Amino acid sequence: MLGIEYQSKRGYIGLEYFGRTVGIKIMPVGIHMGQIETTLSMPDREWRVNELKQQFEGKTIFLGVDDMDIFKGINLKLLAFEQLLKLHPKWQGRAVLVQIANPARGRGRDLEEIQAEIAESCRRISTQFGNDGYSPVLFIDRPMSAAERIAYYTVAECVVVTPVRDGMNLTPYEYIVCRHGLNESQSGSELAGPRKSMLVVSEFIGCSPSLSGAIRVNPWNTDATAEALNEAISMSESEKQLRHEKHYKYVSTHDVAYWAKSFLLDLERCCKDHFRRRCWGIGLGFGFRVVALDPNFRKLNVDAIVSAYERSKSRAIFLDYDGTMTPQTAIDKTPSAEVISILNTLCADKNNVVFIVSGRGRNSLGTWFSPCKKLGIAAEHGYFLRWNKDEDWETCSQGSTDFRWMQMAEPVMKLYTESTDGSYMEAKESALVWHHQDADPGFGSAQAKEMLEHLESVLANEPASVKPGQFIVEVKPQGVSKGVVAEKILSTMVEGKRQADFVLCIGDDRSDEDMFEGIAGVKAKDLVAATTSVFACTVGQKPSKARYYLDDSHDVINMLSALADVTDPSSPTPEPGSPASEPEAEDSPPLEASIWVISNSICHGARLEEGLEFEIYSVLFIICVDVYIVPLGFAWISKCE
Ligand SMILES: O=P(O)(O)OC[C@H]1O[C@H](O[C@H]2O[C@H](CO)[C@@H](O)[C@H](O)[C@H]2O)[C@H](O)[C@@H](O)[C@@H]1O
Repeated sequence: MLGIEYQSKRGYIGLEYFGRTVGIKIMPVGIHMGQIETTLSMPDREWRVNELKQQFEGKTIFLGVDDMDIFKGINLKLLAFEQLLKLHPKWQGRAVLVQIANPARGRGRDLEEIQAEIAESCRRISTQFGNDGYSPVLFIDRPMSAAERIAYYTVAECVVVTPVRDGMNLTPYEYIVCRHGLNESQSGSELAGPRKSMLVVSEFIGCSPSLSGAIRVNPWNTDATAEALNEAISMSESEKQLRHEKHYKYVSTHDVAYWAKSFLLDLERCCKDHFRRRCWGIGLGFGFRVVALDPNFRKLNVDAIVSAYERSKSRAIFLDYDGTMTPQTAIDKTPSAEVISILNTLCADKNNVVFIVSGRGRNSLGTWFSPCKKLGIAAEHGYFLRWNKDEDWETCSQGSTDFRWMQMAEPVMKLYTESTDGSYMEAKESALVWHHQDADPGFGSAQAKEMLEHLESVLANEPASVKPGQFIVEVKPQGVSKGVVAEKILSTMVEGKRQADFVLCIGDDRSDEDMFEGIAGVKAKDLVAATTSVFACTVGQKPSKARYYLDDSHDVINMLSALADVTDPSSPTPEPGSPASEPEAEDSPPLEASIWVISNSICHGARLEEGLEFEIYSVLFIICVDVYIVPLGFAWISKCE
């Protein structure tokens, strides 16, 4: 659905959008049964019905009730009726088309043209087929009361609705209810015997799919519509009755009250989790979004993580690369000297197992991190794994080894590459990636969404999974994910009798969410001790499975640098039994805000809570600075710890 991740819930589609669930469901809102029944019981309706019965005695009435506009296909209906009289002359002198046109709500040349066409068609049909006792077309373009309209519905054998574009269009529903009348006692008057109704409807109107007994037409095909008109009135009485009963059962039970109740129930179900989330306004101008975050989601406190780090004796550190260790916007993707130095310091501590866990290929990661001899690398989302530079690469045992899907995915990606300027394909050893960072932003992401769906359907039965990422769509073997590889590393640590009591995991994008999800379950799987400090941290404030966030890759490097500062490669292993963690980690309550800062480059957020009240403190002078920097934008205040 629009390339956004969705789940099929009970009867509706749930889209996850910036932390909120948006429910999507088709609700063909019906008619107000009570209102129609009230009009049905009006005395002037009954009086008008009798009058119409006399007026059209011996005639078969087709009825059209439409607004006078260019989309309602009134002239197409007239052309189809004209064709009916030509193709089936038996209806000449017997069939009448009554067309009620509600006065036009707009004006303009298009409307004038269509009105002229309608007038010309009415004149031509009347001249061709009419005589003293027979007017084949009755065109009514005066305002009409509900009671009179309902009287026309009551006497019509068939209602014809032929718009070329429309919304729901409730005319067929109204007609069905009116033909049914109020109750059995009434049927003796104008609708003697079993109730019947016939419908010829355009396939382009919203109510069409709900009327399985209607004859559906493409209104542009006037010959087919003429045949449908003939079929409708020539059908056996029992068939007309069956179709009517089926329609009436649906229309009378799915009225406006039914859909209102159904909507409220869905709304409640959809918003169930929203109440426990906090909403933040994040971003500027067109980039502004309301983001719903878990109340426990908070900024990673450097002092707290340093303290937990110092107290632990066996640490696992998982670091994503792009967007985490290096800014997403960096042109030169090579790790900086600072990053290499921090990693080397962390790796030098024999209590640490440090891994770069990235979607990138093993060759580039191996080359970039060649100065870090003790660094572990999980490349291509963990398809390849190397514990340090002296070890060989291992291949993920859970990943499928069947790569025939590549031959299926490649032509699809090529197709999109050809039609999307600035995009390109990357062939990795185990995966294929389509990049659109340098394409037109709108077109690129629209193409990515379309391609994702295309690939999903092409590869539905293949052992491959299609995932979106930062300006990429990636196809990789099933069973390979950063979560799987993180668990594998922790379980190898357990086997080596060095079960981790400190886990830090940082990443910024969709593939890193697998890692956060994976490490959320490691305590339950006994891969780490029950008291382990687990720090899952995402980069940027956004809905995430991580409990913590840091604003950007600079913050990440600063935090890792703080860990490196307290790392002493020669320090002895902490005494067994010393507390491994501070209560601050995963289970502790959120830290309270201490200061408010303005920043253009990091995150702009104003808290929206309790009836969307903005909690903005007196920092007006800072807002002025911000407005000065971004004169056309809104100034938002971000809440930091
Ligand atoms: O897991 P990560 O370390 O975050 O890496 C994921 C992908 O990184 C690379 O793509 C990224 O860099 C590209 C420029 O070099 C950029 O165009 C793209 O938008 C980024 O996502 C790599 O090329 C992919 O194969 C990785 O999956």
